[in-house]
Amino acid sequence: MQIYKVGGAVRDRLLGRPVTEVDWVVVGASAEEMARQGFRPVGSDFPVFLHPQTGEEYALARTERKSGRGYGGFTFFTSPEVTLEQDLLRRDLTINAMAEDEQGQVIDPYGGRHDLQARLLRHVSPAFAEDPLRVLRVARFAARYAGLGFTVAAQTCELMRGLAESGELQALTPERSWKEISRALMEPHPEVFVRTLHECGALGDVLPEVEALFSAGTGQQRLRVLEQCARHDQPLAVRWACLVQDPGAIDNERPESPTSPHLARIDALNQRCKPPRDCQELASLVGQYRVLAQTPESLSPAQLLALLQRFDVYRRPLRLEQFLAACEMEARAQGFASGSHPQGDYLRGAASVARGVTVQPLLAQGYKGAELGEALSREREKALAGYMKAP
Ligand SMILES: Nc1ccn([C@@H]2O[C@H](COP(=O)(O)OP(=O)(O)OP(=O)(O)O)[C@@H](O)[C@H]2O)c(=O)n1
Ligand SMILES: [Mg+2]
Repeated sequence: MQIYKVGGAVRDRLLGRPVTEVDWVVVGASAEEMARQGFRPVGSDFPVFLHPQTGEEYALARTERKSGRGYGGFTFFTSPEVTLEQDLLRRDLTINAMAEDEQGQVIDPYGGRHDLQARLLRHVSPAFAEDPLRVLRVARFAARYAGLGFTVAAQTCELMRGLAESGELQALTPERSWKEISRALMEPHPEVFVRTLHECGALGDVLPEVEALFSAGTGQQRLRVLEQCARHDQPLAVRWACLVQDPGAIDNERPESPTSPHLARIDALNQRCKPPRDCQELASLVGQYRVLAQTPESLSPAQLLALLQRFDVYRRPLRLEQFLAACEMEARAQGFASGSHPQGDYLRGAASVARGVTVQPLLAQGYKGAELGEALSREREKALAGYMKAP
């Protein structure tokens, strides 16, 4: 059997980027032989094994044939006769379809090195269409390497458009899509992920509520917000919360109304993509309170307290910080370049005043149960009233 390094490790070494994870392909071996050598199979019908010591993935050289719609519709054909070239041919991009042998010799039958030089994300063959997730992968690689000057080849974009038009993308599960979306949002150019999907006609399948913004004329604004998020190293929850907003749709009269179409959109995106809870919550909070948080001085002490309670600033201080970060990214994308965010500082100050009110003196006065809660709220409100009056 021969073993080659493949995929990202070869690509990133040639790009001079750090290699974090190595994938291997094994030619000329059977599953039985792998087991005899101590490799552990990852699943019964998936020709991938884990190395007994390193835990790295070793896949038998294979060709894939699609047997149906969606991710379940795969059959793998592996045999000791499948060649390295056949295996590389069914991979997604030419820059991912290179192998390296034990001597460090690069095997590059489909022009991967040329495309690395030309900064092109180009599909290897029509077999690209066998896995619709690759549409998202290409956009993610575009987001990762945009800073190096990479773009999607025109024919690849057409192939992605065709896949979208065929309806294949709708068969992707939320779990697989979210994995790509979340990784793409954390790349150096998350806006390129969204723009690439939009330009290739696939955004309507992946994030239809975001695609709709492009028809409404506010799509570019979303791209600018994502750009700011990356520039300021924001965490995933902030990036997701910013992606799903639509300031154009906010009902300025009743921004916090839970029935607003703006919040319905955000809910729809949360349900479609099923991100982790903190992402979902932050997206909703930003949708609900961003407008209110622009003028916190106009709130009464009771309203200010209600806002802080809603954020649970006592137990979840990070959530208010992430909310304020999202508001700041939004402001920056609109051209307000202020490094300090006065409303943010005001709310932070209010949160620390509310947190400063402790329960011990009330316990000492004999308050218990519901009465204790009410007394605590009164004290906090009083403290906030003092804070608001302070010069
Ligand atoms: N849907 C997919 C997933 C993976 N691959 C192939 O399998 C390799 C390894 O996949 P993966 O580790 O997911 O991607 P990498 O290219 O290694 O990139 P990353 O740096 O994100 O790990 C890819 O390079 C590509 O050749 C593919 O063709 N189609
Ligand atoms: Mg990899």
